[in-house]
Amino acid sequence: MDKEILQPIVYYGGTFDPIHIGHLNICKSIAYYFNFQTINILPNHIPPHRQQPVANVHQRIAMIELAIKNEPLFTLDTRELLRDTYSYTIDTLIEMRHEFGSKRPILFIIGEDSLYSLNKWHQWENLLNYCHLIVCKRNHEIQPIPDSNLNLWIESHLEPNKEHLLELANGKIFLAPTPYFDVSATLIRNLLKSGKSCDRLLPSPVYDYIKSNGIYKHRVVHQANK
Ligand SMILES: Nc1ncnc2c1ncn2[C@@H]1O[C@H](COP(=O)(O)OP(=O)(O)OP(=O)(O)O)[C@@H](O)[C@H]1O
Ligand SMILES: O=C(O)c1ccc[n+]([C@@H]2O[C@H](COP(=O)([O-])O)[C@@H](O)[C@H]2O)c1
Repeated sequence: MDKEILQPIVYYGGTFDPIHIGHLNICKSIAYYFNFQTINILPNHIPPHRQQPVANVHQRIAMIELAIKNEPLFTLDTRELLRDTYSYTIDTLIEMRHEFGSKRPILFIIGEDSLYSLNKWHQWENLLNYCHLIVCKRNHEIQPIPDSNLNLWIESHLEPNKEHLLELANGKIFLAPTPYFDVSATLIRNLLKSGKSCDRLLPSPVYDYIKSNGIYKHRVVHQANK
């Protein structure tokens, strides 16, 4: 008898300070590659691992809403905003497992830079008990960190076949053949701070919102601590 394949649920977590074209393009290329109809954007509330965002949480959400307004691929999931503690992904995944049961594949999209610093995440070795990680290419310079423990762990969980991946509910890492989108929120914040244009890096309603609310203009912008 054929195995029952359940529709995967796909999440894309981030700080989104602000959401940018790179975020949207990564999701679109993953959706195209896997033929996904929906990707849930999952903004964190209190990032556990980096400088706190410059935009407040309401502004970050408003920018996501503007970015995805006319994009049927995307849905916004605000569940992390309901917790007033650090937004540990493991807590969110445990909650999702309760909601979706143990059999449905849960896919969590991250960039390569996140993968290579995964060992700094809370309970990182347990993450794959709840989801698969779909890893997108980041910029060309990002190299695996020579942390043998993390590298061994990554290698031992790699699944190169997307069909096999979707037969399992969790437990694997898939390196997605996405193009490079050389943009970051740090770059955007720094350009805005120095009064330079970000026309091609942001969806235009997001850019208009940033300008009309004066976000990223006055504060010193720090490089994310990753
Ligand atoms: N251009 C990009 N290409 C591939 N992955 C990306 C890109 N931008 C962000 N990501 C990934 O998306 C997730 C959410 O990213 P985040 O909201 O922190 O954006 P960012 O551009 O990395 O921001 P910052 O510069 O503030 O760190 C992370 O896993 C990150 O690796
Ligand atoms: O759980 C953690 O300890 C943890 C540490 C670093 C990052 N994350 C999550 O990873 C996603 C990408 O994070 P970031 O900082 O690149 O925006 C986002 O959903 C974060 O909440 C989670």
